[in-house]
Amino acid sequence: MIAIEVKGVYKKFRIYYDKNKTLKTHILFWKRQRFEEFWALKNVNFTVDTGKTIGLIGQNGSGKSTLLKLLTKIIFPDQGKINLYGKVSSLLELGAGFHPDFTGKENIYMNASILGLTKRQIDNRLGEIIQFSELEEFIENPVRTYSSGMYMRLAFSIAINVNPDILLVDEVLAVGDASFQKKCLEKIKELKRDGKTIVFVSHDLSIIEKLCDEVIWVDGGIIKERGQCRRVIDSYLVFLAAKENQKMIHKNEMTNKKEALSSGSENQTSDVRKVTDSEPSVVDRWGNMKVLISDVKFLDENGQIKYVFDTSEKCVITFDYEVKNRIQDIVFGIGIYTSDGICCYGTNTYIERVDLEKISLQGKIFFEIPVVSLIEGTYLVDVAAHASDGLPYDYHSRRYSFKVHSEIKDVGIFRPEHKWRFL
Ligand SMILES: Nc1ncnc2c1ncn2[C@@H]1O[C@H](COP(=O)(O)OP(=O)(O)OP(=O)(O)O)[C@@H](O)[C@H]1O
Repeated sequence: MIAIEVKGVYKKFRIYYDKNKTLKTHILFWKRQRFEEFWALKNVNFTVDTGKTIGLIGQNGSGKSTLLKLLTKIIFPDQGKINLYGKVSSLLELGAGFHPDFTGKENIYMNASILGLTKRQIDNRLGEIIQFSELEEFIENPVRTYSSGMYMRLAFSIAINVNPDILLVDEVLAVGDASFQKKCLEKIKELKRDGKTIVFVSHDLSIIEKLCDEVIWVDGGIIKERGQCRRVIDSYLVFLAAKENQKMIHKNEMTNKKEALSSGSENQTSDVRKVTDSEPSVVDRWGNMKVLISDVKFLDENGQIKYVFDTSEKCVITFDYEVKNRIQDIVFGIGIYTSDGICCYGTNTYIERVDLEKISLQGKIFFEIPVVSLIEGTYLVDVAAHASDGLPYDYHSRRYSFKVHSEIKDVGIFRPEHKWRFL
């Protein structure tokens, strides 16, 4: 049996310009109010079977809340139809209908009657609603005296205790303290076990996976994918990683471009960044430029540029070098740091006794890490050329970054290869 039917739904919003017009211009040119129409949802079609829990995922602004508001009938589609079969309760805009001067108890009666309960039904459930909200002591106080968490708890308690057939939940678990969140989640699971139909919006993909039978991924107002949780969440994560990768490619390209420009000007202005014993280092790049480093990139196992890696993937840091003045004493080094500056790893060709005697005056260096083995996070990288006594030729300090994603949310800095064994 179908509980929710969404057929060819389109929703547009108007984005107004000139909102800060003066009263005079507003009166004179009121007809010329400028706005742009924007389709928040475009031809959305899906059904949800009775008793199923569906998760809605997608990036900020993709249209999830709009879809949920349409289902709740807070707003209406510009085209298309939405049919809901059963009593609906929604956990979005929690407490929107509360009157600040009414007590918690009065608001329970008011809110629950809006949600379709008779006075007698509310009488019967009052104790349960108050108990669930944990607001026994405060229930006779006006809700304007409540903290936002208390307000939310009362609203959640009412919405969840009206015995809906269809429950619409929008990121509500993000508010409230951890123990209340857990309790809400348990209650939602209980409703699920009771055969209620639930649509659940959240950015917390692990909750979505635990709670939902299926996932709908919304992107740019359309349904990008629907299906089994793991599969859709995986495609969504791959999509996010690719997007992030693009952003990082752009960012790193900009750094490299700046680099090329400044190295160029360096030559013309004869060692403006030259570091002498008495001169302090310059921001994030310093050295006497007798060896130049440029075009620092991160590559995947296929040699493709990549800046977002899975912790189990191969990562290659590569850069070009150019030796000026035929210097012999050259050391190349790499340092990897967490975003808050903790050194995860640092090495160089001198301490590793890498023979550089036969390297050409110009070339490319590849620093290959077969398995990233770092925990999830953003990492900053130092790349340097210096003499064996440490005299810097070209030191690039934390100029480059890459990200690591990991399914496992372990803590620390790096993940040593390991196994759990039980006897
Ligand atoms: N009342 C409105 N007027 C104008 N634009 C709106 C309105 N409501 C939503 N939008 C726009 O519609 C798009 C979809 O918004 P929506 O709130 O549905 O996204 P979302 O997927 O729920 O995002 P988030 O994860 O950030 O909550 C956004 O670009 C948003 O700015």
